[in-house]
Amino acid sequence: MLDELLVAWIGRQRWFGGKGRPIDELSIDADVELTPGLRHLIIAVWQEGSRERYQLLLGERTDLPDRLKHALIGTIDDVHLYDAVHDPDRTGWLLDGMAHDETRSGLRMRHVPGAEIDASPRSLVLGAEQSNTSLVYGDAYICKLFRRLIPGVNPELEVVTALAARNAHHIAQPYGWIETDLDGTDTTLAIMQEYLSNANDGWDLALTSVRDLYALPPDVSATDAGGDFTAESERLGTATAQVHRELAAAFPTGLIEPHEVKRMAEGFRRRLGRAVAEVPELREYVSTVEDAYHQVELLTHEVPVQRVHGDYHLGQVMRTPMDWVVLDFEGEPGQPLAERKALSSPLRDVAGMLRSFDYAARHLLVGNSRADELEPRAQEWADRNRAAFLDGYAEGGGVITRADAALLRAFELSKAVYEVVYEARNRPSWIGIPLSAFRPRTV
Ligand SMILES: Nc1ncnc2c1ncn2[C@@H]1O[C@H](COP(=O)(O)OP(=O)(O)O)[C@@H](O)[C@H]1O
Ligand SMILES: O=P(O)(O)O[C@H]1O[C@H](CO)[C@@H](O[C@H]2O[C@H](CO)[C@@H](O)[C@H](O)[C@H]2O)[C@H](O)[C@H]1O
Repeated sequence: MLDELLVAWIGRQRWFGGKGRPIDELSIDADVELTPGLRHLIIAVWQEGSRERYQLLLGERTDLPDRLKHALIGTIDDVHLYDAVHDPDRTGWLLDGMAHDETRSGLRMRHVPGAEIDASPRSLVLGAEQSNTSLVYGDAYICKLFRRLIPGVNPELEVVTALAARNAHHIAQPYGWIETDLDGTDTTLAIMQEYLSNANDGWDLALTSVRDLYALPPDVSATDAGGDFTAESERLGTATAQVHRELAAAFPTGLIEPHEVKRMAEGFRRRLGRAVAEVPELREYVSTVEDAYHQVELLTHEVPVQRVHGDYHLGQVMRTPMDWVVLDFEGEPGQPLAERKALSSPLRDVAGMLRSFDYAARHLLVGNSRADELEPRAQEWADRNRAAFLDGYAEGGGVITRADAALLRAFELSKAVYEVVYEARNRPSWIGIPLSAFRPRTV
């Protein structure tokens, strides 16, 4: 009965990855009572022969207040069953559970050693739930519940706890997590971190600066623009280098030999091949991209590798009154866990952020009737901020040698290829932004 209700409900959830395809079967793999009126479910959903698992906090009430009606899943024997992430009367229990290291039938709630959790703040679901659901408790904590479950320790938890143990700056302090065994593997279900209540998203800040620049009369130079962002980009570069240094100290590092660098280029080529098959607009740029990959194959030096962020962009960094903080060390969504945790060159993150400056510069040109006129301004903003970020990265001790230029360019193009596919799938009107990366540029 509950499984039938869930089939009808889950397909409408933003975080459900199998939208548009029929559900062949849904089973409840685990059902644990956390406290009266609150259950934790692990659901397996079968579609076209493949299985995905999701977690759900299931609330039970005989009277459902109006404020929870939108979260109703269905009613069985006069008991209303609903998505309890929306119910602060129930979610407080998660704080309590983590504070006291509670275990319920294999579901383990844990706090970071030394962290004190105040269980009193009430929760709110943060903005649009996308692939995960984040609960903000007061202005103290943010608890991210992973909806689709992948067996293994989440890289974000692994990285932030290791960096916090080293007193690293530029991270949101971890407080606790929830885990269980999935297929015999320790699997992270949720992470709770410090909520940066006074911070702004790097993407929003960058866009404000771009907007200011676009509003200037054409004869005023970008340097004189009120909302110039270069000092922030430089500071972000420095913070990025420091985070890379901490990651290198906290996790294993290595050197990859030239023949392994060639294998990396093969990986770039495979991604390109898959992308071209999916997005025909990429076809005309294939030779430019392949030329760049070929330059990597010619490299004769070893390349240092370490743990990296893996999906680094302006939406993953927040500016607090003090400095930049880096969020979401999870790697590229959708990639296998092993790949997301694999050692890589820190140039990959540098390239990701350089791409993001391009995105910020060009995003306001999408559908803009003045796009042609503003294009040089966009290029100018991107060039200046990219250069400032690289300066800051070097000031922070990040090393990019002349010999790294080919690898940095290849990482940038490979990210742009990934972005073309991402935009084709999610925001087709934005596809011109990453496609512009295949044109010649100055920095
Ligand atoms: N520690 C935090 N403090 C304040 N806001 C946060 C924090 N962590 C995430 N956010 C907000 O939530 C948004 C999404 O967070 P993120 O971890 O990137 O989730 P997702 O993996 O779902 O993209 C961020 O862009 C930011 O606005
Ligand atoms: O933040 P996520 O881990 O969900 O990352 C995915 O979505 C991002 C978009 O939200 C996407 O980033 C791309 O768009 C950003 C602007 O919205 C831009 O700043 C990035 O540079 C660009 O890559 C990211 O690639 C994707 O993995």
